[in-house]
Amino acid sequence: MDANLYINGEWVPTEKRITVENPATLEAVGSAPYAGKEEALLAVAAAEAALPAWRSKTANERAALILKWHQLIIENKETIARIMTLEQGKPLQEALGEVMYAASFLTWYAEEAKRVYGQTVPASAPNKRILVLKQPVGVVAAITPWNFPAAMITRKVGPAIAAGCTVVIKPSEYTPLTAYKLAELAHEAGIPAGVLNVVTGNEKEIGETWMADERVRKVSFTGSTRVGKLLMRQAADTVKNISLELGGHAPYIITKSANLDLTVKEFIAPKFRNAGQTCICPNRVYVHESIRDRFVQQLTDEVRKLKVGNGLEEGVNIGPLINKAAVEKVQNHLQDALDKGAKLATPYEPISAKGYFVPPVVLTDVSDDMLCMREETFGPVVPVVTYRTTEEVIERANKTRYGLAAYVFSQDIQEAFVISEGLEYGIVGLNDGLPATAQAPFGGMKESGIGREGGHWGIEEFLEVKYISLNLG
Ligand SMILES: NC(=O)c1ccc[n+]([C@@H]2O[C@H](COP(=O)([O-])OP(=O)(O)OC[C@H]3O[C@@H](n4cnc5c(N)ncnc54)[C@H](O)[C@@H]3O)[C@@H](O)[C@H]2O)c1
Ligand SMILES: O=C[C@H](O)CS(=O)(=O)O
Repeated sequence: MDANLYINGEWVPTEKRITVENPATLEAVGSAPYAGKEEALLAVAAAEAALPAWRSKTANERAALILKWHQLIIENKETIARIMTLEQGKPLQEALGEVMYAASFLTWYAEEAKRVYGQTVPASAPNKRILVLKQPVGVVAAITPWNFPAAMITRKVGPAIAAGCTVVIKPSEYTPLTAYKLAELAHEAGIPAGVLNVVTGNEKEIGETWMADERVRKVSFTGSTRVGKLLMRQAADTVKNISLELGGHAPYIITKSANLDLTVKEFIAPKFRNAGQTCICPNRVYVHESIRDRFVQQLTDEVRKLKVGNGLEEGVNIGPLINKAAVEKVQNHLQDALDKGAKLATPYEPISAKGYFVPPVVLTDVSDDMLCMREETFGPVVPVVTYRTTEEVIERANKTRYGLAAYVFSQDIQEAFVISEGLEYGIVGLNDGLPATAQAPFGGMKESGIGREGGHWGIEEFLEVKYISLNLG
């Protein structure tokens, strides 16, 4: 598949191209445009020109077009999933799951568009009225990562266009083809020219162009904490409204009252989906010392069953990592842990295939000073440590600059609540390994981000509050 830029409802070719590589085979699967400042400005101009007509449509009119886009995504789900597996690596069934998850943000926000309510507030003077309106923030820049190439786009674009904003999107250069396929379907759905524009290429140049542009009133970013901080600094010069969904380092806390079968079952999906490259992946496990041996036994039994390979093959649970740097980072975390005394509870059997594969690994005898206990690994490595008291585990889980997701497994309601309340995280999965869903608030505390996506919170991020003070004379 070869894509072109999508600007103002047209497909715009560029001379320079990006070769898109399959991380499972290292073969080219297609190409995408490599654009820079000039095209980034054209996209903003298109979004600005489309804004007055789009925000003037009724919520019902916008909703109808978003629902049409949703319908076309569902009709094309197998095609999109295949493109995703080819360029990103995740197993095909998982890719299909992501397409459905991505689509769910469109139905949710098509409905939510109709519930952008203002308020009236009782005034202090008899001749005055206080009216509060919600209005679209304007042109939005959406910058998204490679790990969820479809859902991270619709989770932003769904609420943005439902609110009446227009968008310029820069997906990751590792996974541009999924993004351009979504744009093609938005076009087919009749979303007007300029409402949604997609540009790929020189990430730094495109980013700087949009961040410096006064016409862009909002930036919604999902990606690393490093780039999030950079964008936040750049946003300051034009005082842009900013939402950041950044890195995580999720603790998975297993108390002595936990149902171990449920705990292990719920652990496998979030830890190993996308080969461990999910922002809310459990990154470190704290198990109560009294049940540690039983937990490790049950966990390793399950991990041994996981099959690593090309995501297009039947029965594969874990695909490749996205690139060589990702493999090196995971191996570095692993080596650091082994050098500091960690032990392999499952054998480390390197995969002979050509792609960026890393086998799943469980580590015991882990200590809090190891890299994997301090930073996001973004790979299929499971470090397991023990704890004794509730206060201790809360303190250790919170001792990080991150605060995206945390998990608590407990059947003791009091203990479960004390831990959940004490955790400095935006999302707590309480006996639940998969908390993300379109209607719930998703986002982090501390250096994991600012703002929330999902639910009614997600659309608020694209709305301005306007207060009208009416004097009746
Ligand atoms: N909190 C969340 O909801 C969430 C969701 C998914 C991923 N993530 C995080 O994303 C990270 C992995 O994604 P990644 O490697 O693609 O992150 P990244 O920060 O490298 O890239 C994210 C996006 O930013 C762009 N980018 C990079 N440098 C830029 C610059 N100087 N100016 C403008 N744009 C720039 C990239 O091209 C990409 O489109 C992980 O840390 C993960 O935890 C967070
Ligand atoms: O990588 C992070 C995501 O936000 C994925 S999900 O929303 O948890 O599925």
